[in-house]
Amino acid sequence: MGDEDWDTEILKPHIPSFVPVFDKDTYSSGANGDAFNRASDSSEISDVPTRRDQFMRSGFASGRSLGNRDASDQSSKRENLSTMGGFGAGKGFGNRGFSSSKFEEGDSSSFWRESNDYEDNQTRSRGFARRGGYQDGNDSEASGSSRRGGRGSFRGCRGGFGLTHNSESEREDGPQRPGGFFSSRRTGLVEPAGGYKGFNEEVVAGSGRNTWKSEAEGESGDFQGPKVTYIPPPPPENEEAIFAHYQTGINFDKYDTILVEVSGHDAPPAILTFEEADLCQTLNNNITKAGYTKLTPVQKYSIPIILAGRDLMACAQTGSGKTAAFLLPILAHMMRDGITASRFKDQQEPECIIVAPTRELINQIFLEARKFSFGTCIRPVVIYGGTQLGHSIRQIMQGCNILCATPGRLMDIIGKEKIGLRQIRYLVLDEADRMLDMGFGPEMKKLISFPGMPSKDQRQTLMFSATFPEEIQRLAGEFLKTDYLFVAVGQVGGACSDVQQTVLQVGQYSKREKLVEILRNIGEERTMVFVETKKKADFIATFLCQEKISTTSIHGDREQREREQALGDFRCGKCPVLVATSVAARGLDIENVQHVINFDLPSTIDEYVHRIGRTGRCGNIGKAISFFDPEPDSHLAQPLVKVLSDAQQDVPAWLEEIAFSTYVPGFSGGTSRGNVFASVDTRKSYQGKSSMNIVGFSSAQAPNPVDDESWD
Ligand SMILES: Nc1ncnc2c1ncn2[C@@H]1O[C@H](COP(=O)(O)OP(=O)(O)OP(=O)(O)O)[C@@H](O)[C@H]1O
Repeated sequence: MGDEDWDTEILKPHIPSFVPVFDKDTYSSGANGDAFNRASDSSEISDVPTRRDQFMRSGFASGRSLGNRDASDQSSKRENLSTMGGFGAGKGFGNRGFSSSKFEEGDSSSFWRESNDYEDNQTRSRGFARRGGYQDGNDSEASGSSRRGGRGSFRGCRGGFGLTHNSESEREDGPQRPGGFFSSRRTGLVEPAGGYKGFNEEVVAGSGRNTWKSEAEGESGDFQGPKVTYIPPPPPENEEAIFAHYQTGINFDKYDTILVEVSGHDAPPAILTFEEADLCQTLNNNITKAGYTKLTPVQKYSIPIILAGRDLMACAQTGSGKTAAFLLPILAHMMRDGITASRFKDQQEPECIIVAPTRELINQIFLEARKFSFGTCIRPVVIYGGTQLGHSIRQIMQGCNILCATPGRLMDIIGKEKIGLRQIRYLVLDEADRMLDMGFGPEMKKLISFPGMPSKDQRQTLMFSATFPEEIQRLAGEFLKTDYLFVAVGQVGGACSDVQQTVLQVGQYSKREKLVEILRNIGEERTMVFVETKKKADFIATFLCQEKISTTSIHGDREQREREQALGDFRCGKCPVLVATSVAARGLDIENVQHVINFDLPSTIDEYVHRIGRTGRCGNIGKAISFFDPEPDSHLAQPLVKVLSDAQQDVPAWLEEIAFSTYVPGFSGGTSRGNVFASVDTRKSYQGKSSMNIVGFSSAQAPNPVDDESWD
């Protein structure tokens, strides 16, 4: 972001949040670097929202020094990396470290405050309701509707699914909203100076922002929030950029040995090659240009199922090609049906809607759709929150066959009658468990019951994810035809076996020291660091910059433009470290992410699986290190042991001990994960295994489903 942009930002009174901007100049050597290199003082850190300009000048250390590291230093660090599994439990690092720095003092208090504040509690409260403070406010509803606690009472007005997902603090596609409302929700807690946007972002939902009017209101000015003016840059037009891809890894062929289970009635046989799919020539050309020569297991099974017109719920490990698994057959159908080029119209009627929970993910799906539809007259369009509504509308009006959208923006556009639903033939929910949970479920229900939307018998509904908790599978039934097929590649909800997982016991106050130690060993390799709150993401990013580690951050409080810039800087390697909240946990496919560090563990094991899945993609090898703090994380010990052992990873003895001591009746160490996550198509549990068609086999085989029994 340039200086002028900053001026604009600073002048905008409606942006109360502290948003660190790790701008080009910040990291380049030269005069700017000096300006940004001044030591920060703790007051600046805690008072950032009102002193943003000062803050910008304070702690964002120049990447210059990183660049200055000598090569031998770097290579020795890389060597050390191989011993990373041997990092101790952090005990040797004692207390808070870095105590000589004023920044540290600010940090400590900030951490303390944060661990007790609203956002932290609500994110942690998802399902386990461990931390005190805010939890009371949720108890009533939490007990009523779901194991996922948190935030309930406030959401009562939303009906339907009741409670809201923990990381609604990271919910997407809402308008950018002003701060200041609802601070009374922070029961008895002192709000940090100036507040910050994300806190209010969620609470506004209770005032109706989750209706499909919300963004429209934001745009029209009826809503008290700022007008969103950001127009994302157009996607690249040249063929080379459209088909740019990274190489599959050495373990790509190992996918063939993964067991696949298909359940449901009359599943079509899997295919073994792209040729067997019998796609049209243009699609085949695009597949070749994309560098795909071999199908992944989820593609082998899903493509024929979708081509056969069946509804599908597919669960396959992260990074194993789920996107193409639904895009290719949908495009093939559209080509077969002779979709005509869409014309400029005030209201478009797309044939396909794809929804995903985050803006960056839906944009990525759009780029994939654009790649595979290259040279056809099928026009994919992407719309998502945080961008100018008028821009979304203009994109749609130019023609739209496949609409890729985040839920809030989608409902806004439908509410404005820019999209008609009558022609919808395909509805795809990517990260479907997230799309159906308490955060997005209500919007999805509104979508399927919106006037004009074809009933489930009239459309094909496809759901994909790496995790599918049982209760979400049950909710999904409302969206799917009763004879939908369920494809499970490997263990449903299991971690990608190409990720080497290490869990270290690290207490809260040792985490930063440990993080720096690890990052210094990693050197320049691309690393995502996950933290639990937006505020902490900023804080850790700032801290790392001060430690001369080129870092950027992504979370729901950052302007969309900043988020995209951050992702861009991370993708191209300019900032090899990306500090993120769970907003970046799902779906993002970034080349060469070699490490994921869970600075804070998420509140659920599913989220853990998605987070570590940002590395080890498409047969490449990745590493994940997680800091386990027994105080807040003990509820994760049991499922973590299960995930580690299922993925043939070393399970530390201390973790087993904690798991044992926090034993939860009902959790089985066997194939069933109890309430942790489903290992099977839940219809089996309810209908009885004997009434399902279940086909278990290795994906290397091309099976004929054994139609021995029916499940209905
Ligand atoms: N058959 C294939 N051959 C080569 N590369 C592939 C193939 N299928 C997918 N890929 C590539 O693998 C990467 C991961 O695919 P994708 O993002 O669809 O994974 P995913 O299963 O949706 O992951 P997540 O669960 O994290 O969302 C992408 O870069 C994609 O282009």
